[in-house]
Amino acid sequence: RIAAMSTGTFVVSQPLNYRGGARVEPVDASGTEKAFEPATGRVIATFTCSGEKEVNLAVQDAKAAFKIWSQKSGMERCRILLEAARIIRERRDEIATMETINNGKSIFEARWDIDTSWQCLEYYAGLAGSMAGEHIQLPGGSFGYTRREPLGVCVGIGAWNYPFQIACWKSAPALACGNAMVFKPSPFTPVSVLLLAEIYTEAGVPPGLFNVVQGGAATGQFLCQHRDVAKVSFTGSVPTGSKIMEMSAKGIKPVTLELGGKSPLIIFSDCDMKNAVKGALMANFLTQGEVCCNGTRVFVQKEILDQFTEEVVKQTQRIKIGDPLLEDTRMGPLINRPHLERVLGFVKVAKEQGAKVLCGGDVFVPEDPKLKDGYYMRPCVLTNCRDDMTCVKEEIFGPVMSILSFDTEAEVLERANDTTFGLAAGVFTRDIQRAHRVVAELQAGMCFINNYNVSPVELPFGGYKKSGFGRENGRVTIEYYSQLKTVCVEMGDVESAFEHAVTPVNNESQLHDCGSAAACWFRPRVLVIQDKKMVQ
Ligand SMILES: NC(=O)c1ccc[n+]([C@@H]2O[C@H](COP(=O)([O-])OP(=O)(O)OC[C@H]3O[C@@H](n4cnc5c(N)ncnc54)[C@H](O)[C@@H]3O)[C@@H](O)[C@H]2O)c1
Ligand SMILES: O=CCc1c[nH]c2ccc(O)cc12
Repeated sequence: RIAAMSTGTFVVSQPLNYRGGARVEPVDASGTEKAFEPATGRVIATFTCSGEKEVNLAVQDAKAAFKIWSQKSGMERCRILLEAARIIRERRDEIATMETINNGKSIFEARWDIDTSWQCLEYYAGLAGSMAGEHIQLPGGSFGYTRREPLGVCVGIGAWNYPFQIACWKSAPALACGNAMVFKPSPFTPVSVLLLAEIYTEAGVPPGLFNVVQGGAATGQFLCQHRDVAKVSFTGSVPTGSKIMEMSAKGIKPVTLELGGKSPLIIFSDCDMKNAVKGALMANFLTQGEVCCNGTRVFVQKEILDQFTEEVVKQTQRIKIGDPLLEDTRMGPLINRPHLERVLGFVKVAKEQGAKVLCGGDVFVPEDPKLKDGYYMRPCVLTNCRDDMTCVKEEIFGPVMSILSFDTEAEVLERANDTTFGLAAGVFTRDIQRAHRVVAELQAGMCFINNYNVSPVELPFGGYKKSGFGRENGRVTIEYYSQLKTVCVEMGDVESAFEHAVTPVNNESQLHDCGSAAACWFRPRVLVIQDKKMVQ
């Protein structure tokens, strides 16, 4: 248990793969990786990336567990998922600490992530017991019914910004529907998902139902190309999403793609200014700005541009940066050095293209000497931005907000939608009609009115356009982790096309209604049937 841990002390000594209900070292390798503590730059784990044999074993174990799990009733699965949710809730601080150490986000925020994780398990536990098909009456007492069945072994591939939560948002609906899962986290954040695997086992899932393989692209490819994998759910970048879709297409596997974004946040002059400023910070600076649905293009109506900008800058400068395990820290380090440099590079290009840096955008060096090799930067607010600038067009995935001004609703809608992404969007206004009119026009899967970046598990989440398809959370996700079987039940005799002579209708008195379900479905409705039994 690591709840009382401080920054700079944690190392991983146990294996990071999980198969058959236990931590294991992989049987083969596709290279090795190091995982870091972003707060200090220390290596906390060196691990082997799984090769094809290890991936095969994980899928095999998942297949075996699927046989047991898929036979359980929804209520039986519900009880086990509820128990897992209870354990996560009980171990919230420990899991949040682990997340903070490996990802860098503040402990304050990590606790929120763990809350939406156990809530997700609770939510799908609730749905597991009520999953049902339909009953459809057919002529002559025949009928049909549908069964909602699991897909089989599902693969989850995660990004590094919400390691534990992503694993929960994928595995909870998958398991609730009766599937098994093999999960591959990002090689940058391999640690916390092992806690989830252990919790599922402790809660009572069959060994092998939830497995973890570690690795990067090569391991991910073995998973996506595996013939026994029925579905892939991916969270990550657009270029990788495109590769995942290509591999899945070859195997005719359904995919869920939760990809990147460059979302607009529209602030109208009639907004509640205090909430709009808070919303803009929520839309840009959670998890050091490393959030896919961030509203990084902040369009502000001209009349309030100066007042809004001044207040946003003031609040941004107050964000406490530093050791992410300290209670009052609100911004930790970015995920790694190359990513920090990439984000700083975006700020440099923004300046070259004419944007003005109002605050931040530079490296931050905390006073505590143990943090000197961490990957910190000051959150940045840019003005004088134009729609054609790199900082406005590309996903930065760091704490960089671009402020743009606008005059009219029609103009801002056009500019907000002028992007290949379509993950999220937000609007702040007191005019309720305008709020709904604007979100109806926004090309984004997740829209917020007078708030931003809240994620209740009851609401479906996912993108339009290049931000992906499929949804996570909400009732609808059940459809992405199950398939529909239709059963047609004949209550009469089989009416065969081959037993009787059939001739086309030439006389109204010879018309007959269908005598059986099959006759209705597979033959023209109106036939003369020359069999005594059928015409009496
Ligand atoms: N829409 C969402 O819900 C959401 C959530 C979080 C992050 N993201 C996006 O993710 C990106 C940042 O995350 P990232 O850097 O981890 O993304 P990434 O695409 O580099 O990697 C994501 C995952 O895919 C794996 N991977 C890489 N190449 C692969 C391949 N060829 N085959 C199979 N797997 C492969 C990685 O190892 C990792 O586990 C950003 O663009 C961000 O917007 C989106
Ligand atoms: O980073 C993007 C939004 C997000 C936050 N938590 C999760 C979990 C799973 C996802 O697919 C996306 C997200």
